[in-house]
Amino acid sequence: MAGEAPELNAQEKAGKAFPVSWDQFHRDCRALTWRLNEVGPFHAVIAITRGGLVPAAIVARELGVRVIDTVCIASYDHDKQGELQVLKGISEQAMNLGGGTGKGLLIVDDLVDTGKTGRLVREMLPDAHFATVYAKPKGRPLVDTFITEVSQDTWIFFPWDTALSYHPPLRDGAA
Ligand SMILES: O=P(O)(O)OC[C@H]1O[C@H](OP(=O)(O)OP(=O)(O)O)[C@H](O)[C@@H]1O
Ligand code: HPA
Ligand SMILES: [Mg+2]
Repeated sequence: MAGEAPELNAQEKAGKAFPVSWDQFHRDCRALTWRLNEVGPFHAVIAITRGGLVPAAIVARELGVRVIDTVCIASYDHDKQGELQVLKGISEQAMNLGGGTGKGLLIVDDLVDTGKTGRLVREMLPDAHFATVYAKPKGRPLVDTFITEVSQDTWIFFPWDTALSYHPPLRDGAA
């Protein structure tokens, strides 16, 4: 409507961005694996797609796990969260490997933010170990192992969502 201020997205409201490069992400996934190696062994890795696919591949490679399943959940349209939608559940084969409760299974996601996605998967696999690369305070209590905590008002930009681009010099008004 004319005269109304445009709605700000999460990053604009907070002004805090945490861009992560491929190198940094790979290093953080390896650091996560060092910690998980103390907890395993795991029968299988369950990736929460799509964001969990990349860390799941790296972690599974480092841990020598070759059984990988997905639980496909969508909730964010860019930075706005809507209803959680389970597009695909955990396979019967992976469920059986975890004795029906997830024991010995490793759930991997790129991050927890509000914790809604993680909570839903934990309900499906209450005895599984849940690992994320990054965690925000609201979601942190749901995660068993993570590497880096960022504040709730920070937006993490993953390398698969970003591209190198020109950045104007500070004196020309760049933030
Ligand atoms: O803790 P929450 O507030 O639930 O947010 C965390 C979830 O949000 C993102 O997934 P998204 O729903 O954007 O789907 P994507 O992985 O396909 O990008 C991210 O990959 C986590 O799975
Ligand atoms: O900070 C974030 N970055 C990218 N995707 C997300 N999904 C929830 N929070 C985030
Ligand atoms: Mg996700």
